[in-house]
Amino acid sequence: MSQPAKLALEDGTVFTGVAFGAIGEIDGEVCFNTSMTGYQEILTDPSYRGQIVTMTYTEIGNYGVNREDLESGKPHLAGFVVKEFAEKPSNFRAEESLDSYLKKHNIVGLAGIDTRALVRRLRNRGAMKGVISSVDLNDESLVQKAKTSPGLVGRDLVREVLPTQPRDWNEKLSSWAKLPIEPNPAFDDQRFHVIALDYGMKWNIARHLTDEGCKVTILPGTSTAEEVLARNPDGVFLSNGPGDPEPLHYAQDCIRGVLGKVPVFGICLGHQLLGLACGAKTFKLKFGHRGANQPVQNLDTSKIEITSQNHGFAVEEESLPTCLEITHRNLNDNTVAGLRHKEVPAFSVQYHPESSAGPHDSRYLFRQFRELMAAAKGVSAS
Ligand SMILES: NC(=O)CC[C@H](N)C(=O)O
Repeated sequence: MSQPAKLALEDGTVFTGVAFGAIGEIDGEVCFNTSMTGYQEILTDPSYRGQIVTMTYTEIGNYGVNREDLESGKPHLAGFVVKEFAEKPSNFRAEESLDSYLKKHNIVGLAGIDTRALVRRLRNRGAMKGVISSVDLNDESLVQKAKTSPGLVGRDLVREVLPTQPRDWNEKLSSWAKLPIEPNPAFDDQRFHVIALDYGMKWNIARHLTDEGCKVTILPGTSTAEEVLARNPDGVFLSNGPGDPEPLHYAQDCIRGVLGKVPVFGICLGHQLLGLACGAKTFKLKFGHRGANQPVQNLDTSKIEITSQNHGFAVEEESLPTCLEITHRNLNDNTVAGLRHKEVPAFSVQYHPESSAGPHDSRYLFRQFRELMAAAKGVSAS
């Protein structure tokens, strides 16, 4: 028997559908993702902490859930909204249904609403705060809850997802997937020791770094520059992560402390933090970039990359200090999609070269990091 559930937005709009996943109530920032597949990677990407994610693709859950496609130990988003969810998965990799996975992890879902109408509203008015509930079905009360919910801006959500202990990472792309994957001539030499500052890192990033011949040590994103440098790294990686980058002063201080001492590479939140650490500002995009089909231009080569993205904030071009230059642009709205430091070895991208899910066009950036570390160390990269 399907149970009714509702989504209320802070502008007073209410959508009525059916509950799936856990029964309950949750608030968050309502956003949308245009990927046609990859819902497991989206659910378990810690960057979605505090968000209610709507999938624009119409049928979700059809290939079920498996252990390989997880990007962290559990789902982190607040709630999940779909048009139609497949109750019975049909795929040889499926280990359980999406519904049972969400129930197990207490993630509230809503299905059967007009997701096109919701997405149009978010595109026109911008990302909004909202509440999904299958326990309170009173429109007025839900809209009130949406209005008074905390939202994302100014909050430190990284502390809710980061690891508390350092750990070593050894898994490569090739040792992870049972399916044949695109050949990537991996290095086995562990020539470079990378400290990955984890603000809510997706696992596929660590696999890519390992494939590039890096010995990867993951440290909590709250680590200080002294703690990082005491481990004698050849490079420091800044991970993706949830929420507003601006209040994360501890991370910006740490980055300032390692810049110029070792090469630095940042992805998504890591890119925003590198910008902030160098004196740039960040701002909230109207409705964000989330999907596996975002075009980016590499300004060095003029080549277009189709990229995987998930961000609601961006580095403000007008605020860039002279020490930073733009290397990539998002072609949908011309926002900054990549940065390079002009004086010290450091670069970053606003998108996800590890894809997962998504196209592999930007994988070369991991090799670029290896080359930067080789040059700084005075050894060969090949
Ligand atoms: N994927 C990420 O690292 C997201 C970065 C940041 N939380 C944003 O929304 O812009």
